[in-house]
Amino acid sequence: MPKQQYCELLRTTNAEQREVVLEAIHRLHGCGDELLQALQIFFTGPAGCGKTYTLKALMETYNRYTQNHNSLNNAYVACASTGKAAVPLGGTTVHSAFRLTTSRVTRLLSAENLQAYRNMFVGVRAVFIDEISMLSAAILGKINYRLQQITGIYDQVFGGLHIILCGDFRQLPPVRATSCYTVPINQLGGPILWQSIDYFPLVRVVRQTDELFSRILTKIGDGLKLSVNNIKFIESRHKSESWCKENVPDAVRDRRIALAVGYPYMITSNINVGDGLVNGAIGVLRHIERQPADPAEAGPSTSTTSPPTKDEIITLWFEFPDKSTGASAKLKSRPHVLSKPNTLSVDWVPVYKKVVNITLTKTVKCKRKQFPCVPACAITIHKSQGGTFDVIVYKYSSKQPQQLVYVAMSRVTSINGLYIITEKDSPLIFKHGREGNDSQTTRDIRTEYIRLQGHTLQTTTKKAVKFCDDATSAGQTIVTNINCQSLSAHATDIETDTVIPRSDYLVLTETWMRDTCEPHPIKNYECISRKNNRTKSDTNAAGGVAIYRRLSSISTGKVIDAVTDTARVIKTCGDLCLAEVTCFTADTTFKFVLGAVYIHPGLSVQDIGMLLHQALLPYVHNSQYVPPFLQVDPNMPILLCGDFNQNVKSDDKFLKFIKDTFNLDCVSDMSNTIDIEEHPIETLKVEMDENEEYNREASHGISFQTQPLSTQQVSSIHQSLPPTAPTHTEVKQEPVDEEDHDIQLYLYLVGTSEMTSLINYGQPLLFTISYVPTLKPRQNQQTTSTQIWSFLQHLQHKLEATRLMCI
Ligand SMILES: Nc1ncnc2c1ncn2[C@@H]1O[C@H](COP(=O)(O)OP(=O)(O)OP(=O)(O)O)[C@@H](O)[C@H]1O
Repeated sequence: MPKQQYCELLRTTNAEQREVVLEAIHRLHGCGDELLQALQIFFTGPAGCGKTYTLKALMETYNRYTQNHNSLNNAYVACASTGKAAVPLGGTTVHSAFRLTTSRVTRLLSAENLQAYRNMFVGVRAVFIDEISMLSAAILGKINYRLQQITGIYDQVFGGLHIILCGDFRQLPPVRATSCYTVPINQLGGPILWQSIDYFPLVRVVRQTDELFSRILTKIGDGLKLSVNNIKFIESRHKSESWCKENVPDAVRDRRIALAVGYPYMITSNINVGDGLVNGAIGVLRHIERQPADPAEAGPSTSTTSPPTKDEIITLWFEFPDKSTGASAKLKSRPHVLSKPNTLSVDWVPVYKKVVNITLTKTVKCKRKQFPCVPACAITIHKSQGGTFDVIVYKYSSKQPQQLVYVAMSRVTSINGLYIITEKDSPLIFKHGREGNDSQTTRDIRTEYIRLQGHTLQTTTKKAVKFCDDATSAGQTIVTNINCQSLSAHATDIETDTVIPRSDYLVLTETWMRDTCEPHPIKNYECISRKNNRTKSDTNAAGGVAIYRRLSSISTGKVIDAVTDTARVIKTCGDLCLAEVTCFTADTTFKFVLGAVYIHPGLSVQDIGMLLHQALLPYVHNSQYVPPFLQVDPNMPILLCGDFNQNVKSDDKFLKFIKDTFNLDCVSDMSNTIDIEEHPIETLKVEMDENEEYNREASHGISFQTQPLSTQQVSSIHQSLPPTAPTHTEVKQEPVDEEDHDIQLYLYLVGTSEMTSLINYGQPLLFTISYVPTLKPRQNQQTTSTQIWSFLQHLQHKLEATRLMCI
């Protein structure tokens, strides 16, 4: 899938669908403990909430985040309990994927097969199984065993692979077997395998936009009684069979097994699962190909008027709505099709007779040769599971199991497309809704869902949301640092993210936003500072930094003009902008300098030093170099965020320099980050010409461009520059005893493991939320500014950490 299509797909997902995709990204590319944990989830939700839709997004995510997506091999194995359910995923049945037989005993794979599997599984990180409700506990156990055998990891369930099980237990159960959440009969180990899996529910139904209808359907699925009005609503869809034949003829089954061109037929066996020719696939019959009967076969003629022998039907040609169905069969038959240009079409798929051996008794065996298809003006409810239809004529019977009723009715996209018929047109009495269903199976399903709720997957998104909400209610200021690689391309991603809009400040790098244009709007934010040293003559605007403030933030932020302007002197290094942020606590204010930095790749520490030095000059303790027109505050806390393009993992020269010169501590946890080189991933870069309109010079409106420095100011700065980077000036502070003050400083740092966002496709690093400290007063005691400062000094003395840098 091209990257732009992938981005569009993710953008169409709703918040909860996206949450699970982001969680997979965290597990693959975050850092910290999650990285080591395989994502093993039961991913569920009511019919039509987009489970299969999200699976497809997840599958592509595994490809993109584990290997170069152009590779021929997928990073996942996709399968489903039935061939029909496997088709939308482009997968196969679990039986064929893992060579499972119906035997109770799971046989070991032969050495040859095992080796073949191991070769196939090179690069496979995840296994997807759809329509899990139709999978038995025994089969799940066999899959577990197979995966352990293939990976050779026996002490972890599913061989330690990521496993995404998807389905809804309110839908159809496995045929003549126990559901996978129940204890398998005759098996040791009990439900441990199933219960080790985390639960991730989707709750929003997408298939039906009518909320009332989808609520009623979920109640039916849960076996709950419906209200009188709800029952009336469903029963109002009753129609007579003759009415349906006349008004929706395509949805009424014609039981005659006749072949008629132009009518739909359903394939009744898995001819080729990989090719989409599966039990349940429906296509329109386009041509019946006959072979003239061989007169020799008719035997000697007994009379001159003997009837002619019948032509034999050799091939049925179908057209499937999905052009990929039967793609390889079409390819194979192409020479034959081209030889009959006026009769056959390359869009049609040939279906041949299939021979089935049937053993009737020990001594009687027979062979049946027939086309594996039946008229498909209607399909069984079992075959409809997983499908979405605009119109449904459903024959209701009060004796049908509740899961069957639920699956049948939940296929349709709107109540207006649902027509319910009854045996002999008897009045519709919707028994399932009137009485509910309190069978043992329904009770077991309800109990299982309650148990599962206690095992809900704690996603990084949930943790980050809680973290932000707690921080906000405690009056803390949240700063999020994002490497956005074109703000115009990703502003919507920022706006629609669950976590990012909770930040007070967005520190953006690689905005690709020229200074000559108006700042790109971000909903609910204002741009308070920005810089891009690229000039009009530069071919692209790569780089660029900006600081945005949430309009509802209780803090204030203003650009530090003079410093931002001094940074312009070193144009070739990168970009830097600063803002002075003032946070208001209950009874005092707290100021700090917030900086956004982007350094071009391949620069030396000296080059970067020049840029930073000029920008941060007023805040350096060694004030002898500070020109008189700049106000000096060597104690001002600084939070510098950005993309420094320095490999700090392999060389600490840069960190040492930044610490010695500016007393800045690096707070990002680099220990678990992944080198992009090791995991080649194409970053989501939107070509600059796509932003042409945005990048063109703005002719009117607000300009945040700062006033250029006067020549005098520039020369003053030049004169003030030290010949070499100044050495670290020791800060002499009196140690302050923490006990004396009892003030807690809340400093939260959330690294890449805590968040990833859409804007971060393929760019797992450099994504940090940093939380600026605020002070919590001791109970019944007012916090004074003296205390705050003495505490900060104490902290600086102790941790030397009031100046922070996030990279
Ligand atoms: N985020 C989305 N944006 C647009 N369409 C969506 C979205 N999510 C789901 N859909 C559409 O809603 C319909 C139902 O989706 P899907 O088949 O994935 O649901 P499901 O939960 O797997 O259903 P079932 O339980 O019946 O198998 C499909 O037509 C799908 O394309």
